[in-house]
Amino acid sequence: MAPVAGGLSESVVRTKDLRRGFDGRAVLRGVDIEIARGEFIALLGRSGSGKSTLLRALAELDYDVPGSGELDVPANRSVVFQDSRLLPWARVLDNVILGLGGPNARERGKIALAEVGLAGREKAWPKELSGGEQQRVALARSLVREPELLLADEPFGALDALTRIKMHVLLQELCERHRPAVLLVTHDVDEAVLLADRVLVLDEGSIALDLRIELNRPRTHRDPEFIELREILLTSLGVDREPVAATA
Ligand SMILES: Nc1ncnc2c1ncn2[C@@H]1O[C@H](COP(=O)(O)OP(=O)(O)OP(=O)(O)O)[C@@H](O)[C@H]1O
Repeated sequence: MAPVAGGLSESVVRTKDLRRGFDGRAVLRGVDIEIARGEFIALLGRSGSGKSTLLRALAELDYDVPGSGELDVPANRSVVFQDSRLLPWARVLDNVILGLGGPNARERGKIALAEVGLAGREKAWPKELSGGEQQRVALARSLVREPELLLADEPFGALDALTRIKMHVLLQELCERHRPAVLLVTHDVDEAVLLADRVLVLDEGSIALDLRIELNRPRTHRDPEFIELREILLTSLGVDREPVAATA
């Protein structure tokens, strides 16, 4: 975390000893994280490790979940989920600008749609769009608000492999332009190494690994350093893979 003039911190997210549980069962058992302004964090962890629980805590969507700890998040944040959560009865542009005030809302919404490659689709209904296009609308709806923090819970999890690759490129472009801090929950180790400045692994209710990814961009899966980082993360996730035995 880089200090700025006056000794203030540049962190936009800070948690200390964050705890959450359901029905007396602890899920988050003391999570300490800091996310710097504009930093891209990927959050990995086994299924059921509490990734979504942590994301929902940062989104302050978990008012009904018992817990404790310190939580400091910006009010100006937005959330993208695995499904686009568009309102089916509202046209695409109206979905993007829903709740957005100001005289230029429609203009800003159109610009956001153009940024995600959907210029000209303003009047379409959500059901007329593919799954990938609907997620583009969800990204436009988030970024038109210029959030300080973008929380994304497996946003590409339901997309086919090719669409997912395109969305990775798009998300990187959008983040370079808008510079939100990002917390991306994903199951996909390659997605994490491809996109993130730092990868966190959640295990047993706390951050078990905090791995900085210092590869130059654009990143490629074929880079030996990429492969090395992937292996470190897979090991941390408990994926033990036997080396492929030589057959000759
Ligand atoms: N509303 C809830 N009520 C009761 N238990 C819950 C609730 N939400 C989550 N849990 C439990 O908390 C644990 C963590 O769930 P969470 O969805 O955060 O994990 P996750 O790491 O995001 O999982 P996945 O990768 O499978 O999506 C799980 O055991 C889950 O069953």
